[in-house]
Amino acid sequence: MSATNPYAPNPSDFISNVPRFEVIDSTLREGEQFANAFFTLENKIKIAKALDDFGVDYIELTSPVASDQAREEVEAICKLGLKSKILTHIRCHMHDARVAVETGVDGVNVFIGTSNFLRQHSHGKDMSYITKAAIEVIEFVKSKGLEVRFSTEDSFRSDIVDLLNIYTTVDKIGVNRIGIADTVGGANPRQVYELIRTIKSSVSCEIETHFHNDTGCAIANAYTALEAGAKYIDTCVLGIGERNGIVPIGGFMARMVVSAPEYVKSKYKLNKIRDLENLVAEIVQVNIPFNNPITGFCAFTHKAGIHAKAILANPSTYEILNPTDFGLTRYIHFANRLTGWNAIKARVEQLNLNLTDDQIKVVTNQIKQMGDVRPLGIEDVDSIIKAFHAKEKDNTSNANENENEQPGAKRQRVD
Ligand SMILES: CC(=O)SCCNC(=O)CCNC(=O)[C@H](O)C(C)(C)COP(=O)(O)OP(=O)(O)OC[C@H]1O[C@@H](n2cnc3c(N)ncnc32)[C@H](O)[C@@H]1OP(=O)(O)O
Ligand SMILES: O=C(O)CCC(=O)C(=O)O
Ligand SMILES: [Zn+2]
Repeated sequence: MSATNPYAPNPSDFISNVPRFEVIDSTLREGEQFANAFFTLENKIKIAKALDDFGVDYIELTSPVASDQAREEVEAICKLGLKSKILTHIRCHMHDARVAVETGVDGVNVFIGTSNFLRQHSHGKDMSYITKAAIEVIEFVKSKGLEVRFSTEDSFRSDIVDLLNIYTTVDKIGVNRIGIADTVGGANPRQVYELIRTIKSSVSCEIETHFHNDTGCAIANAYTALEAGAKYIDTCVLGIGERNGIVPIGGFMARMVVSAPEYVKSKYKLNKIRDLENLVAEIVQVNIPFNNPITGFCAFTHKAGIHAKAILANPSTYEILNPTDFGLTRYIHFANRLTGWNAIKARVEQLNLNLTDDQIKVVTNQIKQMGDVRPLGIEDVDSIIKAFHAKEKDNTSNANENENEQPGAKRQRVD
């Protein structure tokens, strides 16, 4: 944590887990709930290996009770011997727990809805039933020597007293983590901070969080959750999941590397993000969004002349992320009417041509005039520059010849 980094957590903020968070990637669970997802075992294995190589701490898999194939897939991924710990996600239900513990997973993520909506319209159980079922399932999973997490689905629409009662109960019986889920994606960072601070002060176990992105707050909520003392963040590659999904791992890494650069760069292979996203994008048949953090096609493209000048002098002037950290390169988009002479000068140098600054200013104006008329390509700019250069060269050699000619002799100039 650098004292000069304005985005680093405040060193006196002891509760913050920003410089020590862990990732529970759920591409192979929540991500399978994405509308386009159909994962074959072969593709699940490819994704699991890529996540492991990237360095995620945990990989969460679809419930083995979802189907026979789902169970076989959990068993097969457990046998890969990955460094990431393998979890499966089950209902708060003894049948699901019995199946889960036989699959070879390192841990089980148990969930049950606690909001009125879910209690009425999903499972129909009251808090005393939920408490009893939670204790039974947690004690059973623990008795098998596995990690267990207990989560309340739809936490932000649940009663705070119910939440504190159930979390303190499961904490006392030794749950490894509790989960707080913004199932409908309605929470905002301030609500997240307040709820997590309150719960954190009542339990001794770690806190995992799960943020949906319906209102565009998923990454911000995840970051705020860490500030409030949560430690584990659920992510998916490209943020895929039910509806418009959850925290995207790429965008989340962009957020975290700005605040905790040493930790993030030493723990996660950031240069693998593009391959990881491309792999999942191809499997679920989507394009990488143009404005995706890090990997969007223009994420490191600088266009306006004022920006281009400063970027050429020092990229940090207009970049908070360094593309080389992700194995990527920056690009200066000089073929447009917003360009300036500094950007064009850089292009002239790339083309190995010799023009004075005054000449570059003239040719820049020609490029801008053409940019007023139509969109430009690099070839357009290059041919304007080359024609200008040739003309200037011609003018110079004519001038030289004229100097050598006898006074009074006349020549016809051909442009
Ligand atoms: C917010 C989330 O993303 S939660 C994770 C969602 N994941 C999944 O749904 C995994 C895939 N799901 C499935 O394959 C199936 O839904 C199954 C196998 C889990 C259950 O299938 P079915 O028995 O046919 O039930 P169905 O899906 O229609 O309804 C869900 C059942 O689970 C019960 N249930 C829902 N949540 C929970 C919970 N957290 N704990 C215990 N029971 C629950 C409901 O009461 C309902 O049971 P009922 O209709 O028999 O009363
Ligand atoms: O298990 C959890 O914590 C989250 C479950 C889920 O996908 C959700 O609530 O959106
Ligand atoms: Zn979810």
